[in-house]
Amino acid sequence: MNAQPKEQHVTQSTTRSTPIVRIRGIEQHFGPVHALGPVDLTIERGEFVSIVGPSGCGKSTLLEIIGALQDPVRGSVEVDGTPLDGPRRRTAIVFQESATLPWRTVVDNVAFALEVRGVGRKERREHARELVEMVGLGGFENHYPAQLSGGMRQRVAMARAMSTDPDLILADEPFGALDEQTRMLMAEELLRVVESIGCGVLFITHSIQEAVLLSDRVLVMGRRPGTFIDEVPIELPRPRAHASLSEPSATASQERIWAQIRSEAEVAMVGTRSTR
Ligand SMILES: Nc1ncnc2c1ncn2[C@@H]1O[C@H](COP(=O)(O)OP(=O)(O)OP(=O)(O)O)[C@@H](O)[C@H]1O
Repeated sequence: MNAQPKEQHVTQSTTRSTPIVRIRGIEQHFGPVHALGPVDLTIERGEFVSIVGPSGCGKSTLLEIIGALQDPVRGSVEVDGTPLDGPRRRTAIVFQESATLPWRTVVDNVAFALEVRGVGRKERREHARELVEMVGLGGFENHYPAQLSGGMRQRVAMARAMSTDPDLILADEPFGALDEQTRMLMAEELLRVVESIGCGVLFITHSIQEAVLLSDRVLVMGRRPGTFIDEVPIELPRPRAHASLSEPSATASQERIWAQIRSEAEVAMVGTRSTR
C-alpha cells in the first residue's frame, strides 16, 4: 500500500473545531537527500497520534517541521488554524534526552519556561510544584538533576513541557533512553497527564507496543523519503493501562503495524546492501 492516509475524521468525530495540526504536501530535502514526503497530516484537538517507521525514514524531520525547528522545502503547516511562522508558545517539545539545568532544583527546572515568560516568582513556583506533583515527583522538589534517575529526569522534562499550558505536545522518542519497565510506567504516566489536560499529541516511537498503548491512531511511515503507508485506528477503551495490550484488538493492531514496518525495513536493508 502506498497511499497517503485518508483525511480521516474517524476517531475525532466528537469535535468539529479547527484541528490543532493540519499539514499539506510537506516535503523536505537535505541537499541531494530527499528525506521526507510529500505528506499530509491532520491532528484533531486532544487527539493522540503516533508515528512509527524504519530508522531514517523522516519521522524526526516531520516533527521538527511542525515544531518550527526547521522549514520544509514544500508544503504548508497550520497549527491551531494559523499558518506556522515560527516557534509557538503553546507547542511543547520533548526529546529523548531533554536537557535539565543541572544547577537548578527540580521545581526551578520546571519553573524555567515560566520565568523566561516573565511570570512572577511566587506564581511560577506554585504552578511548578503542582506539575511536579502531577508527574509523580512529589517530595523531590528540591533535588538537583544529578540526584535523580534517568526516568525521573524525563519526568522533570515532562512537567516542564506542561508548564506553558500546551495545546500541542510533540514528543520524539521521549522514553527511548529508559529501561523497559521505566518506559512502560512513564507511558502510563504520560497517558494520565495528557488525558487530564486534553492537548493534541504527536508521538514518535520505535516501540509498537508504546504506540498502541497510547494512541488514538498510529501512522506507519515507509522508508525514506517517508510517506504514510498505513493508518491504524486504536479502538481500545480508555483509561488504558499496560494490561490493555493483551486485548485481541491491541494484538491485531501490533501485528498489522509490525508486518508493515518489517517489510519496509527489509527492502531498505536490501537496498543498502546492493548500493555498497
Ligand atoms: N540536517 C540534516 N542534514 C542532512 N541530512 C539529514 C539532516 N537531518 C536528517 N537528515 C537525513 O534525513 C533522513 C531522515 O532523518 P530523520 O532523523 O528525520 O529520520 P528518523 O525517521 O527520525 O530516524 P530515526 O528513527 O533513526 O531517528 C535521514 O536519512 C537523515 O540522515
